[in-house]
Amino acid sequence: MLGAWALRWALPARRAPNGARPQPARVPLCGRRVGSLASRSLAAAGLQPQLDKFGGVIVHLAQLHAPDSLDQVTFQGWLQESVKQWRAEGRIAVWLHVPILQSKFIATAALEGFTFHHAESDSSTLTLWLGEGHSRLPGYATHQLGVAGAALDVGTGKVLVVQDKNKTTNAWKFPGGLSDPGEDIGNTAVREVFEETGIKSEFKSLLSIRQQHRHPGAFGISDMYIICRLQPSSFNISFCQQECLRCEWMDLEELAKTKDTTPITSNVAKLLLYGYREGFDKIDITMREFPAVYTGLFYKLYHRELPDTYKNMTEF
Ligand SMILES: [Mg+2]
Repeated sequence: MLGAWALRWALPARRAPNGARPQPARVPLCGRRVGSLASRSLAAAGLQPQLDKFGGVIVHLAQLHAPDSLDQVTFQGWLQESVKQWRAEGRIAVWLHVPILQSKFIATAALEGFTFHHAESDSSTLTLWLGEGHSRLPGYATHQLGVAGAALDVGTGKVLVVQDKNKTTNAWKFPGGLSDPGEDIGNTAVREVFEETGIKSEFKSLLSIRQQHRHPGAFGISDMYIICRLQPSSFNISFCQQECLRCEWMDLEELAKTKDTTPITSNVAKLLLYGYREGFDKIDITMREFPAVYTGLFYKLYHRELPDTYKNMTEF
């Protein structure tokens, strides 16, 4: 139940100096009448700010039962009063999640000092640093990830290459593209090669990583471009007419020597040729899967091959 001038918030109190479990705080919201009314109406409308483990406050406007009936003046009163209170409590930051249809509140929050942290297709996240000095909040994504597949037919020594329809110079390159969210590197390579050329393949290893800052194709952030070695399992090309101008099985030595290619493709072709001739163990960065600590998830670890005597040297 809401008291006349006090609200029960979902915010737990900070852990006491003696280490006692934090209790949900009863936070008196005294002050100007308009602010208190605003706070009461926002809590009654479903808003339940939470604390994160760093002492930041998380607000999800999606919790509002009827966001259209909330006006910007009421929201501004609530935000001003709440920020004042969170500062007094020593909270370090506020994370404000705004569904796209409630974007009218973004301008209101900006007037109180909030800035964009990131946006997804249907929501944006704003932050306000309340701690001392410069913000220590982590930024959002710094890179996009592109993955290409060098599919080498070891029986013939030919490798699958394309010329990109949308690029100005028609240089040979390995088929590839941007990784989907949550997609493994090897799966991106296999998927992109299939989508662009119709060739089925299996992931074998990583060959190289290129990091490029201020990449024009990455909206000005950095671009990480990984080339994988793939083992093809089909050979009849049926290439994507939207993306590719040409697609061929090209002799690997010819690709390593030609000028009609990009510097990355040329260098990786030489590396692949070296592995083809001398053994792929000389060039492969292979993958192992491990359970992640705490989370119940798994991760992939990519590194050069390690002899079993080294792999198994941990004493249990
Ligand atoms: Mg592509």
